[in-house]
Amino acid sequence: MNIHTSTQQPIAIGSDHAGFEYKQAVKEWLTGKGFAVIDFGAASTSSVDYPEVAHPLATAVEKGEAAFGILFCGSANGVAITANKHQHIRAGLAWNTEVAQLIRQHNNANIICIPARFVTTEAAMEMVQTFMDTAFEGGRHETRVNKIPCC
Ligand SMILES: O=C(CO)[C@H](O)[C@H](O)[C@H](O)COP(=O)(O)O
Repeated sequence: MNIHTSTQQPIAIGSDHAGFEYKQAVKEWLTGKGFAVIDFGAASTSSVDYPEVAHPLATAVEKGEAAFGILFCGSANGVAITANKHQHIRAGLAWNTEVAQLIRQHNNANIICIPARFVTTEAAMEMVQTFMDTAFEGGRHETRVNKIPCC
């Protein structure tokens, strides 16, 4: 099943200052398509520490308050490292549509992390669309994903 099958379930989105413009553009694009979007900030391009956004967003996804999450920072590493501290989060870093597809097919990612300083906004939208349209393959990948949790 695809990660998002209903326009009724909100999508969580967030960024630090480096990803702010991208977050705004993707939020507007998703809203224009009729999706409900929960914005976890940043509120501007003023400097903000990425864990302050990534932790609340990851909690919302864990609790089922959002269908999935979209996070931006400069390289996407800060938000991905932070979100992946959460037990039920699989945050995948994507820099093109093929990788965006693979983090769903192979890793059942529930958050996509996009490096705003290294891709265009158009590419970011294409990655999000691909992420939303792609189902987890299960099978051998499910066996591996089930071995991820620790401690
Ligand atoms: O956290 C990051 C990398 O792991 C992000 O790329 C941040 O956006 C980046 O570190 C922000 O850098 P800045 O010099 O404070 O703008």
